[in-house]
Amino acid sequence: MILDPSFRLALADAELYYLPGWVESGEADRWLAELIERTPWEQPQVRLYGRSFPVPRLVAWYGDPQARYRYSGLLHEPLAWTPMLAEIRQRVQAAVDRPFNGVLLNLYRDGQDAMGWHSDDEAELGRDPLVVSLSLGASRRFDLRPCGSSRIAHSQALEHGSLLVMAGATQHHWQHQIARTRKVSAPRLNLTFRLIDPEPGHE
Ligand SMILES: O=C(O)CCC(=O)C(=O)O
Ligand SMILES: [Fe+2]
Repeated sequence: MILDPSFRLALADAELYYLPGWVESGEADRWLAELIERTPWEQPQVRLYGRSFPVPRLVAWYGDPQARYRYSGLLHEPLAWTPMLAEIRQRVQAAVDRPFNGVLLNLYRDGQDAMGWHSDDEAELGRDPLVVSLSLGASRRFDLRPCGSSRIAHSQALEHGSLLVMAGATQHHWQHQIARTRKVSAPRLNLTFRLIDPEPGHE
């Protein structure tokens, strides 16, 4: 990883970097406003305990044509890169010197929107996935706990214009969540850049 080790979070068996102010705030404001306005947001249903629930946030998946991605139990066909998302992808790729073929957008409309505990460990992401997450808008708390534990071991506020990089064995040993909170009423947009192998297991 080409990132400066001073950005690394000190967690065992994890390779995580937090870069506050990665994009200048005026530009981050423009990205936030345009992406909220122009994205064809969806709210997929997930099945839990035999019942169907809408996910508590809005989502969109963009990528190269072959980058189909299964999340929340559904296979998603990618939307075509917009000029703005293509530019953001270039900048994110340059920051970590690695390619990505898709980006998942999550819009947390306010503090009642959230994402439950999970690891980014889908087969399509490969063995030690590199996931780069750009946060825009309201700051939200990103919690981490070791797999198999119910205790939060670390929390990081993800601020407007920041980048969080998850690399190496992180997804094998840790889960993360964005918890509901009454303290936040403004929207937050998160973009996670990923490299999808559409046929995992076919080397
Ligand atoms: O919103 C975030 O910061 C986390 C998003 C996330 O964990 C995911 O998309 O897998
Ligand atoms: Fe995740």
